[in-house]
Order: sequence, then structure tokens, then C-alpha cells
Amino acid sequence: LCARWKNSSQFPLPPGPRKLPILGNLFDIPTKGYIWLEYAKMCRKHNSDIIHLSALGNSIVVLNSAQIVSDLLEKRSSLYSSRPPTVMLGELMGWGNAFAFRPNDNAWKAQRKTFTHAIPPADAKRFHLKQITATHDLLRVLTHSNDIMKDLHMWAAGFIMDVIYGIQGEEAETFLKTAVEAVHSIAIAGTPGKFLVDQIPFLKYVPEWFPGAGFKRKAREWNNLRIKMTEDAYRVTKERTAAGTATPSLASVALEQMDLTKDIVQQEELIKAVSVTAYGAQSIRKAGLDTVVMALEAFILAMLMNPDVQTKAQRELDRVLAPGDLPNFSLEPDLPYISAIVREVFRYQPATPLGFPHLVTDDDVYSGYLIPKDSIIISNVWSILHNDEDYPDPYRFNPSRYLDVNGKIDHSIKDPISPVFGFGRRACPGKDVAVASLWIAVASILTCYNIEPEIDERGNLMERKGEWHQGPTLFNRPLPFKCRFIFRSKDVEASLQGGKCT
Ligand code: HEM
Repeated sequence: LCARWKNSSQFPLPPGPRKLPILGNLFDIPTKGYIWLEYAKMCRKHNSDIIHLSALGNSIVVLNSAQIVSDLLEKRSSLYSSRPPTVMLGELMGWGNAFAFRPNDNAWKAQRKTFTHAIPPADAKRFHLKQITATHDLLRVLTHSNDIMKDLHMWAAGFIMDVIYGIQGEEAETFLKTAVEAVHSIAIAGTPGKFLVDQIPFLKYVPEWFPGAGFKRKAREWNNLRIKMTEDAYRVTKERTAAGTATPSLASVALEQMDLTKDIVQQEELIKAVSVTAYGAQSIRKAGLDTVVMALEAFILAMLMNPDVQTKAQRELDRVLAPGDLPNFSLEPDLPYISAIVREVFRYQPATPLGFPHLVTDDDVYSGYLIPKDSIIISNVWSILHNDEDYPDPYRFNPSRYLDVNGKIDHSIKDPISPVFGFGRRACPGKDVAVASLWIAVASILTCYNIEPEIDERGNLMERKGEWHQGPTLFNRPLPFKCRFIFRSKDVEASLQGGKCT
């Protein structure tokens, strides 16, 4: 059934909405509401978990089930692991060399290898100390926060700056300004349909002075930001690594691992590209849309909306921790309900509900359908995580679904974390860092605080509303909300304020 065929043109395309001449399905592509739900609806309408659309000559295939995603993106990963080209972002703004955007070529392989050597998935512990320090900073930020979303974003940007370049605290702020602006520019340029040049590539040859060519000026400015972001922080880490004063980071570890018998300039260019991609890739495509932050926001909102879950988690923490103590990673086996909350946060409102587009590099045949070469492949992660066979009552936030009768993690329930981080050779290489960061943040916040609704001017508790952004975005993020973080005990407040935790 799943065989590939040499002569593929005899096979029909997967089902999908009727196509108009030239425009194809341009007007069927969802741009309103929750677009992952719209794609799921389209699949139901055509009674198929694989559908085909086209728009202005681009072929798009939507995959709506775990089985099909696994059959294609995992089992045929060599064919399905490229990326669609982006003219504005990749060519004009210069991000085309960053490995998250690169096609499946040797430069992508070399950069990804450098990343996984510096942050090996099997050695996630290397960053535990940084994660604990960052979490304690986060706890202090939350105590005084008037704007949680902004503060969380700045905190996460600072934490990633530390993981990638080893630059911390006030010093990081100088670099963060450029980084935040550069990420903002990626966000705008990466929004599908934002720049016409992505649909009509020859527009890239129009000179900057030409009426309507404002995008070229923007691209030049944004390219300068990219260069500044790439060079400045790297230079500092390089100097410190040479002097032996660098704190371990992706860039410092990669610099130490350089092969001095080979081309140094080439290796340095590689490290720069990997570092800047790693910084940008986890906070990509729209200002403030930072994947770790989105997961944290989803967690905070889930606690606000489900006080019973919060109480149950705090009971578990109080059983395991001495008064005034804060959690550390060694307690993970004793805190299964906290791990279950982390799983449910990723499942219930995944930050990347449509994954990140892949590109298929050759004609393929699946279930009797032709998947044409150069099709953009969209995986509906939302559908995978909301099917009621794997997750009964999927629209309920219920961490207990992952626990067995003894209250331990039940490994027969599918772990929802994996699909959220992508598939096959492109799967997110920062997954272990990201999951560990969320775990320690969840455990620490719930040890320290009760998350409660904000109080209005009249002193009444504000209504708890769980609302999420809609529209043509690939990312899933709550609408701004307010809440209060109330210390749960004097002991823990004293530990935090007295600087007992570093
Ligand atoms: C909750 C946090 C995160 C989520 C949900 C997330 C999700 C994703 C997804 C869905 C992809 C695309 C996978 C695919 O194409 O199939 C991706 C790629 C990537 N992520 Fe993450 N990510 C997170 C955190 C991070 C962190 C902390 C880092 C860096 C330390 C990172 C670095 C990258 C890189 C470099 C890529 C590009 C990989 C490639 O194209 O080969 N991510 N991420």
C-alpha cells in the first residue's frame, strides 16, 4: 500500500477542494479562525486524512493523522526533509544560510551536526544549572510582573542568550535589543503571504528606488540587523573562550571542539550560523512569539482555568519538598503529576499546531495518491493531539490521563511531546532543552505561587477567560491575559527574596 512507484504520473492527487484555473485553491486556503481546525474540517469534508491544495502553482499537501505523518515524514524522511524556499526571508534578508530554513543539503547537515555536538540530546544535563538559575530569575520576575507576557518574553530571550552564547544578566541586554528586533523582522517576513515577492520571485530583481519596492529597502535594513545579531554576541563568546573565561554555551562548546588542522574561517562561519539559527529558530516568525514562552503562557493559563489541577500538583510538591525548598531535576521521578502537566500543556494547546512546513524533494506515491515533487507538506499536529482514540475527551485539560493506577506515568499512553517538536530529520534539536526548561519552570512556579485571577478596580476577581489568537498564523498563543502570583508560604518567599536560591 505504501510503496513508491517509478512512474508516478498515473496516480491521482489526494482529494481536496476543486481547483480554479491558475489560482488553484488560493481562496480555499484558510486565513481566518484557527487554521489548524479549518484544515481538519477540510479533511473531514473530503473524508481523507491526506488532502491536496494548490495556490499560484505551489502544491500543498496536508497530513491529518499520526499514522500518515509517521509513514511519510518519519519513515520516508530522506524524501520529506527539505524546506520550502523563501525569497524575502531566505534570499533578500540573508537568513537562507540559517539551517532551520535551509534545504536538505550538505550545509544544513553540517550545521545540524555542529548543533547536536554542542547540545547533545543525550546530555541535556549540561544545561540544568543554567535552567535552574534562569527559573529562579523567572520566579523573581513573576512576583512583581505587571505584564506577564512581556516579562516572560524578555526572560526567555535572556535565557536563550545564555544557552547559546553564555552571556547573562545586564550584559545580555545590549545584545537582546538587536536580537529582539531581528526576531521581529523574521516574524514579519515569515508570515505566509506577507510579501508578494514570495509568490512572484522575479520581483526580487526590481531596484530599491522603484515605486512599490519598499520591501527591498526593508530587506536591506533587516539584513543589517541579521548581520549585527550574528557577529556581536559571537565575538564576545569567542574572546572569552580564547581567554578561558567563557561560561559553557552552544557557541563556546563548538569553538572548543574546532579542528585546528582544518579551515578555521569556514568552521567559524559554521558556528556563527548555527548559533544565530538556534537563537532565532526558537523564537521565530512573529514578535514575542517565542515557543518556550508560548508553552509557559499556555501552562499559566491552564492553571488559571483549572484550579483543581493546580491544587493537586501542589499537594504532590508539598509531599516531596521540605518547606522553603525549591525543586531540582533529581526529583523528577518523584513528581509524576508535574511531568503529566507538562505533557498535557504541550498536547492541549500545542505552540506549533501545524508543525513547520517540510518540502518533498521527489515525486512519491502514498495510498495510491501522487505526492508531487516540491509539494509543501503541512502536518496537522493539532489533529494528532486531539483525536479521541489516543486522548479520550481531548478538549479537557486532564493531566491524569497520563498516570496509571499507582499515580506513575503510564507509558502505554502516547507521549504527546514528540509531535509538537516536529518530525524525521528536521525534528527540533532543542527539544530536550525546551522540555527540561518547561518542567523545572512548572514545578518551581507551582511550589512558589498560587496562580489566581487578577482583581478589578472594584476589588472583584476578574473572569477567567481562556482565549487564543486566531488568523493566518502558524503559531498558537493565548490572547493577553492577567493573573496574580501569590506566594504560597513565608518560607519560600524568604528563600527567593533572601537570595538563598541562586
Ligand atoms: C517549546 C519549545 C519549542 C518548540 C515547540 C519547538 C518546535 C519546533 C518545531 C515544530 C520545529 C520544526 C520541526 C520540523 O520541521 O519538523 C523546530 C525546529 C527547530 N528548533 Fe525548535 N522548538 C522549541 C524550542 C527550541 C529551542 C529551545 C531551540 C534551541 C536551543 C530550538 C531550535 C530549533 C532549531 C535549530 C530548529 C530547526 C531544525 C532544522 O530545520 O533542522 N527549538 N522546533
